[in-house]
Amino acid sequence: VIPGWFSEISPMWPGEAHSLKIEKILFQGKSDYQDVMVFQSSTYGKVLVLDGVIQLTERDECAYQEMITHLPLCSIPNPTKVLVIGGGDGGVLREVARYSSIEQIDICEIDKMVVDVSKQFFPAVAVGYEDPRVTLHVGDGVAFLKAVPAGTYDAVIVDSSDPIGPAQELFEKPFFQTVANALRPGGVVCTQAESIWLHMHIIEDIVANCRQIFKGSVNYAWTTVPTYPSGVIGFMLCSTEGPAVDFKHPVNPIDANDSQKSRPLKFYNSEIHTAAFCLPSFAKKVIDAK
Ligand SMILES: NCCCCCc1nc2ccccc2[nH]1
Repeated sequence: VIPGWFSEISPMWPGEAHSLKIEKILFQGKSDYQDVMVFQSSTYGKVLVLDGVIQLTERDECAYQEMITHLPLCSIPNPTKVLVIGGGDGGVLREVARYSSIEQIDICEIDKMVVDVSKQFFPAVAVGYEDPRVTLHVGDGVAFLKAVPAGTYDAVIVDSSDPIGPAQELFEKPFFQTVANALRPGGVVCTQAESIWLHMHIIEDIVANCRQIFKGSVNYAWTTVPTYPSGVIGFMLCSTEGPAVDFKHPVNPIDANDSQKSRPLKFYNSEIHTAAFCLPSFAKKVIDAK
């Protein structure tokens, strides 16, 4: 441990730890589910940490929030009903709210402290909660999805933390089945899907489960987020049987109907959308395996 520095040490990435210089610790608490900390870093703005794992920083959160939201929503013509599982910081809500075609945005976050801390310390992220189309449900995403009528949503976005902790069951097969049931035919899901450098085995299992459950398209995309372990993070993009979805070629350009022209996108664009699905050979071998 280096005084004045935060190091992200975890058994999920043994032998390595990204570190950020701490200017000031702004919040430390313990919710019913996890330790919650916020600190002012020297070079990445404010940082949200759950159980010692970096969840977002002000400097690079745009990459993750924009990609996890626009990869699925630009792949279907007219999203109207969207569900976010996790994502209590509100960043995905901010991005989902850009689509004027959307009428209903539900979010199910298990930890109320994450919501409250985000509103207090990350107002530019939690701004997503201000959209009148948003309804917050505090509770377990699995139970929420089981109670949802079949075929309700055009899109589900699973903005989870990592498999160790409260999000563990969001990486398991039964959860993907409940997501599929809640989606309309040709509906899409996008999940936080770890790092190809660190978690190829987890990704292999997730892809195998998704291939069995989602009979439309199943693709893996990835992007750069400097403050996530190994500097990259991926996404599973799946669609249910029904109207075909080609994730690699967006049909619904975000800029066409962006309701937030005053806050332009910092990261996502249609070229980086297509590029996100290009994988190194060691990952293609596992993910594209027929
Ligand atoms: N080790 C990579 C972690 C990725 C975390 C993504 C993320 N960031 C979040 C912030 C608040 C609530 C849920 C979240 N999920």
